[in-house]
Amino acid sequence: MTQTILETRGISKSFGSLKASDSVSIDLRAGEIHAVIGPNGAGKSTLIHQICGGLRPDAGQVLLQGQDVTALSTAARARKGLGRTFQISALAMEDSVLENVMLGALGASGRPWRFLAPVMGDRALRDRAEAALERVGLQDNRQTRTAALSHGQRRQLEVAVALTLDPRAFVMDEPMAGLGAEGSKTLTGFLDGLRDQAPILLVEHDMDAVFALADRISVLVYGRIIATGSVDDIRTNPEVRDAYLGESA
Ligand SMILES: Nc1ncnc2c1ncn2[C@@H]1O[C@H](COP(=O)(O)OP(=O)(O)OP(=O)(O)O)[C@@H](O)[C@H]1O
Repeated sequence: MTQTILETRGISKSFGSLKASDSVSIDLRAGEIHAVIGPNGAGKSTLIHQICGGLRPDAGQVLLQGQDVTALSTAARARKGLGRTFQISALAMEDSVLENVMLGALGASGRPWRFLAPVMGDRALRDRAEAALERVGLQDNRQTRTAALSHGQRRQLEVAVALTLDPRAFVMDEPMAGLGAEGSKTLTGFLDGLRDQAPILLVEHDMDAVFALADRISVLVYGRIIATGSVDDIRTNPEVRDAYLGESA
């Protein structure tokens, strides 16, 4: 049986009278990309925040490799192997590519730090950072100022930062946002190969990317999952077509 790496069990979250998550159960299995799609305001970000620790569910649990992490902070979940990339980049734009990954590796080590300079001389951290950069194909850009990277390369750099924590699962919030057609295609190819490293829970509006990448898709509407299935299941599901995809799928 395929191993479940990340799971929510009946998580619910209300804002006043609005049920942004309504008993959401979703699982991410080893080796897969599981996409979450849905119209604006369906509750995708709310779901991601509860999985990553930014929001506490009113009810239900989040499990990482079978362990209940619902009460843990974002940082504690990250140390347990939840690799997150953000809709809005958290990179230090004036620092070099390598410096960004080194800081990530330092965070992973759990050691306190005050100044970047001594950190850059730490051989073990540097090796870890270099390996992550190589894994995402940015080794030739290590000295580049992060602001000079393309949007797509920044996404790859975020993944490199996440890799320093040796993630068991990735959670990605709209990685294609802001990329042109060419950039989306390149990043799609990159994410395709990344699922072997760790499975990916992917929130994404770009349907070309979703249909190209997803092993399974869950459709969220008004805080509820109305369907989970393969690309073909979802494309041909009449309820999904009515609620979200329209006739273009
Ligand atoms: N902190 C909050 N306080 C009050 N309402 C909120 C809060 N966060 C989200 N909501 C509401 O919850 C619902 C779900 O929002 P959410 O951002 O999770 O949807 P989404 O599917 O991520 O949307 P989008 O695709 O536009 O990013 C929306 O109606 C939103 O207005």
